[in-house]
Parts: sequence; C-alpha cells; structure tokens
Amino acid sequence: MKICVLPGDGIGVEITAQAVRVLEALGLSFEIEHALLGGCAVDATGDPYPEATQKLAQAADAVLLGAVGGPKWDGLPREQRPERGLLGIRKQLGLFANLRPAVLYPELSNASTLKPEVVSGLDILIVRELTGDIYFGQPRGIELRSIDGVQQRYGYNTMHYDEGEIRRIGRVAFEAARKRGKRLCSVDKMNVLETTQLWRDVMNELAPEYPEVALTHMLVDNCAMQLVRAPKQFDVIVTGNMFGDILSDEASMLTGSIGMLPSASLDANNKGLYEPSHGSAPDIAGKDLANPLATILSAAMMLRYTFALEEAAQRVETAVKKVLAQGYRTSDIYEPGTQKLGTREMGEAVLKNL
Ligand SMILES: NC(=O)c1ccc[n+]([C@@H]2O[C@H](COP(=O)([O-])OP(=O)(O)OC[C@H]3O[C@@H](n4cnc5c(N)ncnc54)[C@H](O)[C@@H]3O)[C@@H](O)[C@H]2O)c1
Ligand SMILES: CC(C)[C@H](C(=O)O)[C@@H](O)C(=O)O
Ligand SMILES: [Mg+2]
Repeated sequence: MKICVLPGDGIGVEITAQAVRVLEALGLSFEIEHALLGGCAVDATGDPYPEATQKLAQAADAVLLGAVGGPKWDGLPREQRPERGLLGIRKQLGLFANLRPAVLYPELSNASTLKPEVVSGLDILIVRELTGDIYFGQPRGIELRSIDGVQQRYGYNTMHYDEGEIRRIGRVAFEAARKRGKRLCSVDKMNVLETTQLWRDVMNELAPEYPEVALTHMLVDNCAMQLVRAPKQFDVIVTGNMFGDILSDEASMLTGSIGMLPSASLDANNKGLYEPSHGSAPDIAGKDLANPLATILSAAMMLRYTFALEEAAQRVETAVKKVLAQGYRTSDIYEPGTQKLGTREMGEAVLKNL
C-alpha cells in the first residue's frame, strides 16, 4: 500500500504532517514517500510537477496532498504557476471524479455563519468533474489582437465537454446517490451555455438506468443561492469543474470552516488523490494555526476509497468526532467555551482518540 505525500506550500506542510501521523498510528503497513509539488517544486527544480514527483505519484496507490500556491509565485509565467502542478497531476492520473462531502458535525452548528437551524444535520456530497471543462479547454490565452481597429489585449478560454466525460461523472454521481439519500441534483447553466445543455441531456439519458434515484436539475446561480437559503434540500450535487470549484467552497462554510472540508479525486479504478478543499492559506502559514481536520478526513477518504479499509476510515472519522465533542477547536472553528488548539496539538488530539 504505497502512499505518495505531496505537502506542497504554505499550510500544506503543517496539515499533511498531522494526517501522516494519523495514518502511521493506524499500524497498517503503508509505504509513505514524500515529494515536491507546487511552489516548493518550482523553487527546487523550476517545474511545479517535476519528473521525480510524476514517477512517485504514478507508482503510488494513493496521493495525499496538502495545498499549493501563494503570493511568492503569483508573478510567474502561467506554465510555472504552482496550480499548474496540481492541474497536471489531476489530468495525468485521470482523476476525473472529485468527491467533496460537506458534513456539519453537530458540535460545530454554531461555527457556521448560517443559523444553526438552517445547517444542523447537513450532509451534502458535491461530485465535481475534475479533468475537463474550461479548466483544460483549448484554445486559451492572452494575446494582442486588432479589435475595432484598435490593438488590444484579448483573453480567451474554451469551455467544452464531450458526452463520454459527462456520462462517466454522471455514473459516479448516480451511484453515490443510490448509496445515500437517493436524490441527485445536476447543476448547469443550460439557459446560456450549450456545453451545459449537453450536460443536462446526458444526465437525463442516464436517469432511466437508476430508477431508484430522483434526478432534478438546477441552474448554477440558483444553486448558489439555494445552498445558503436551504442547504438541506440537497443530497448529492453533480456539476462541472468550474461550477463545482465555486459551489464546494460555498458549501464548506455551511460546515463551519473550509478547514473541515475533505476531498477525494478518483480515477476509474479508485486510485485517488486526497486533499483538503482549501488552499495554502498564506495568511496563516507557518503559524501553527491551520485546521488539519480536512486533511485528516481526506486521509480517511483514502482508507475508504483506495484501500477499501472501511473500518480504519471510520476509526479516523470517529476520532475527529470525539475531539470535537471534547471541545477542542482550531482558531477557525473556535467559539467561547471551547479550547483552542494549534495545528500540531489538534493532530495529537486526534491521535489520542484513535
Ligand atoms: N488545492 C489547492 O492546492 C488549492 C486550493 C485553493 C487555493 N489554492 C491556492 O492557495 C493560495 C491561497 O488561496 P486563497 O487565499 O484564495 O484560498 P485559501 O483556501 O488558501 O484561504 C482562504 C481563507 O481560508 C482560510 N483557511 C484555508 N484553509 C484553512 C485551514 N485549514 N484552517 C484555517 N483556515 C483556513 C485562510 O486562512 C484564508 O483566510 C492561492 O495560491 C491558490 O491558488 C490551492
Ligand atoms: C488551486 C486550484 C487549481 C484548485 C481548483 O480550482 O481546482 C482549487 O481551487 C481547488 O478547489 O482544488
Ligand atoms: Mg477551489
């Protein structure tokens, strides 16, 4: 059972260290190797996804990732940006299915910015397509063009999906809904964008194969509104790469903090990359302030999806629940009457409860 750990940049280093401690404490025979991805890789090699990392990631059964990016690398040419490394590994490993569960632990019902009665009991799964859409579409660029007789800079990207890409993420979402609340909401912008008209058509074509799942459709702007108005109406949401990026950050705040939202990015054979949904949080990096729970919960998803170790996954998730019930909080989810811990102490608290 080979795990490639890519801490990345900023708080990535701090939070993956805690998740690795948790994995090691389980006493399972994991082979864990670390490598560079993102800004740290650019600094060391000039490449955000260097060849040595590619080899390790391809040979591993699963990848645990912290986060990449930060202001230090914002001025670099696009192909050297840390985020290109992340997009590169997702594409290279064929990780098209991104599962982002937004679950509100009862102890955190006051940590959300929404009223407790709106969010209590929340349990949503966002299924985001991860290797297509406008993120990868060609052509793309910024160039000088003569427009209306004036030389000006012109920026462009291309949004596209083929029906095969839509069908395979659709199947992941229908299967997930079948195992949960049996409701699937497909989110698109079919009133404006042809690509997402195709998305809706293909979801409708799949529906008869899953008669026990109730499929509905929603336009993305309405979905963004409904997620804060009445989030519990959702069970599973399936959507494209860009809409999924935005909606999953929005959903994270329903759970109290983006520091609570794990994710799994899977290929067709459950090889996976596991990472928190948040970024490298340059504002709190190196201060022992980051919440490591999203990363620890991502490691639990790794145990479940790649290694089929359901019991071990639940051990980790139960330990996280216990820590919250014991009143331990990092700053992002702190409220009066609870005890504030740093990143490392939070990792230790989870270890003690395993
Ligand atoms: N998967 C990834 O690697 C990933 C995801 C998103 C953003 N990024 C990159 O991260 C950098 C910063 O992006 P951003 O500021 O827009 O988003 P961010 O998610 O890094 O931070 C947004 C806010 O949430 C807070 N936050 C995030 N994670 C937290 C945690 N675990 N505990 C406590 N607070 C936490 C941060 O302090 C910040 O105030 C950018 O370079 C961006 O490209 C990377
Ligand atoms: C850093 C960026 C490339 C990434 C994305 O947009 O997919 C991030 O925001 C995420 O949600 O994982
Ligand atoms: Mg994002």
